[in-house]
Amino acid sequence: MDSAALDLLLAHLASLDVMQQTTAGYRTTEFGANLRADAGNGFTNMLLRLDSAAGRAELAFVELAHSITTGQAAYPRRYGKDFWADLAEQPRLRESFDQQMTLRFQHQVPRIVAAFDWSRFANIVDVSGGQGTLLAAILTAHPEMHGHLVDLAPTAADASRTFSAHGLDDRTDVTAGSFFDPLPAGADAYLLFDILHDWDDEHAHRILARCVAAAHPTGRILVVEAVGRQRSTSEMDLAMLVICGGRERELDEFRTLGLAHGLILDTVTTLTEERQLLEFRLEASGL
Ligand SMILES: C[S@@+](CC[C@H](N)C(=O)[O-])C[C@H]1O[C@@H](n2cnc3c(N)ncnc32)[C@H](O)[C@@H]1O
Repeated sequence: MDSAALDLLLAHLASLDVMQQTTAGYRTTEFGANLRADAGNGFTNMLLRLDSAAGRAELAFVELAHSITTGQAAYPRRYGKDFWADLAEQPRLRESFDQQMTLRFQHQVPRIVAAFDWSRFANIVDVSGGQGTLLAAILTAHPEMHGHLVDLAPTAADASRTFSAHGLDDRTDVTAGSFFDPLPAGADAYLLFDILHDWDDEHAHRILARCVAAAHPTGRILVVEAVGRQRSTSEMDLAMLVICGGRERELDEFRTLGLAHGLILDTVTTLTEERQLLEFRLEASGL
């Protein structure tokens, strides 16, 4: 460690209110304490490490101009492959991404479960449900429900472990697979939680088409997102574009996406300050 260089850094961090100078040296401010390894919020382990999925993705912002001039993701330009292909090739990245996803809403899960009447659905498919934390909480709150989680293989294996740990093996199925392939058929609801914003319209249509093809005729498609201009932040809007080529869509854009598949937007439920649930029904069902 070069002490003069470290001093420059600490002085700069003090100017940003991350550190505070004391007679003995420097200490973290209340704000800066969020960045400490022992803060328990995953910042240091997952978001600030440049070798984590989030840290690596942040570096794609170096190619921001590419995204702004083309409307395409910057990630492939920086790394030669898209975000998901990169995660598939590097298990450590995949692992850090899945953990980040679980950590990001762990404190909000009880509110998400309480804010919507999930018990209306005897069978629900969580399409790309990550490590299964949310589905496990929904099923625990509603013992009459059955859940089926689909996600890519390593993540699906984690979800199986989550369900076993919650004693939910009897009421869950897990499929390792892609939402670009046929989904488990006949369920009452298909949940897409923070999925469509990862994708451009062409891919979002392909995902919705798979949900509609699989759903029971009276089934519902439940899209949870940070709806653009209502719940999303400008930072997340840009991140979705730069990292995945996706975006936070506005309500009318979701309505239009759905209509192309005969989906009618029925209700919008606020789950948290950041997320809304858009419930679509199939036009053909008439219900
Ligand atoms: C933003 S995360 C959201 C995960 C979860 N729904 C949640 O809210 O925590 C996106 C998810 O999409 C999954 N995913 C990406 N490409 C996929 C594909 N082709 N088929 C199925 N899942 C995919 C990822 O593995 C990841 O779990």
